[in-house]
Amino acid sequence: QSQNSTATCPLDFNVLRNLTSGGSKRPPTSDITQQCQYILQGLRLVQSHYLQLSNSFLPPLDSAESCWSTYQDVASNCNQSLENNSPCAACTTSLSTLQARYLTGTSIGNVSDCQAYPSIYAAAFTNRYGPTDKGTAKCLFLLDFTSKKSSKRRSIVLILGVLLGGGVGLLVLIGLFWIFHKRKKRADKFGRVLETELGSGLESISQSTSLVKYTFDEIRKATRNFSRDNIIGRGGYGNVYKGELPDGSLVAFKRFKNCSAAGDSTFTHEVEVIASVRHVNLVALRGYCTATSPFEGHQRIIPSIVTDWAWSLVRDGRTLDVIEDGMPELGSQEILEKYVLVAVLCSHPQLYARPTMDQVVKMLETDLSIPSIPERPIPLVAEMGDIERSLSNCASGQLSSPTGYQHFTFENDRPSICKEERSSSDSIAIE
Ligand SMILES: Nc1ncnc2c1ncn2[C@@H]1O[C@H](COP(=O)(O)OP(=O)(O)OP(=O)(O)O)[C@@H](O)[C@H]1O
Repeated sequence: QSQNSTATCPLDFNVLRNLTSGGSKRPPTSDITQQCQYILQGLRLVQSHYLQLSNSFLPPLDSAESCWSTYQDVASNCNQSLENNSPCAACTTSLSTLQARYLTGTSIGNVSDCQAYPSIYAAAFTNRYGPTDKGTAKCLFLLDFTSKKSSKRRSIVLILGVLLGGGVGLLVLIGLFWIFHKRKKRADKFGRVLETELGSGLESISQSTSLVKYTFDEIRKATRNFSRDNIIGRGGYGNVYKGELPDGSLVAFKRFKNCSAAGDSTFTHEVEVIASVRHVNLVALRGYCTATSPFEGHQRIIPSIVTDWAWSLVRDGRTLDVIEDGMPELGSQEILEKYVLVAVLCSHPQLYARPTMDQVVKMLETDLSIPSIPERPIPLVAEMGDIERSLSNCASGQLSSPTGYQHFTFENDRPSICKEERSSSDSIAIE
């Protein structure tokens, strides 16, 4: 250039400008060696471009022939996108081999030395994308015009991924929290609303009686979570559990099975009637409980004082003491005793062992002897032997239950237990 200072420079430096216009990583200005290398490689790239256009650069004359033939070999390695590491490595390895084999002379120290020729040539002619391709520039001239952008893209992708993942995670968390909150609210509301509804129906009773409104949890605690061991009786509508309240009083909790909120008005009426009747010989209601448990469904429970005074009097041979003083004369002492005994039999803890109304009428209207009163506590789970004994007695029209019923003899009349299918299990829970 010093010789022809007025001549136009044949090299097109715009190719470098174009490559750097996107904002590329540049070497730090303090590192002179790296900067020189950067400039040198940049010149080589421009030179390569010139060679591509003009078909001329100044190869050493004595090496031109061998260079040419060997360049043919590297064509396959360098004629592809060199952006990725693997094809770039294949290409540069071929060039190094070539250099080591043929370009062994000492460097003359300028930018167009033989050392650079393989890269310049490979970029200009061997590589189909040419020296202006970012991948080629990076691989053959170590000029990384892509790094900043791609690393920027990588960071953007990373940030987007983190944001997206975090967003999805947050959404899932919010969704789970929402579902949990809704379920809890529903469960709370469910129990509360039904208690409130029924509570309003019973307000009139509460004013005239001293009925206590128990919570389901209080009763659950008193009956040890409705333990089997606490069952003291079974009726058509459900079990009766004995339980102890915090004040130490013993209470019988009648728990209705299979009830729904729909029947609550009838129930309210029943409670109202029973609660309003007060008599020394009548079991007094302590209160009531209605609630809907999310797991156990709708609940209706009536607590009353545990009582077995009639049974105790009969067992002690004081049957007539059960009858209140001043009751109108109903008949002879024998007849009165019969009434009491039948009444006590009707309050047998087991539903199956209570006489039917037919049997009650026969006992009251004929000379049939009344079965003996059973001992307490009465097992609620009948053993197979007991059932078999009962079934064999059924043949003769006698009822023999594990509870001590004897001589229950009626013509053409078999107690309901006789009609039940015999179970294959060793013990049968009678519901
Ligand atoms: N307050 C109580 N004290 C002692 N035992 C009781 C009490 N309440 C019920 N029992 C016992 O539980 C048994 C069943 O009582 P329940 O009131 O369920 O009988 P039921 O009136 O025949 O039943 P249902 O009304 O469901 O047809 C009674 O026969 C009795 O042995």
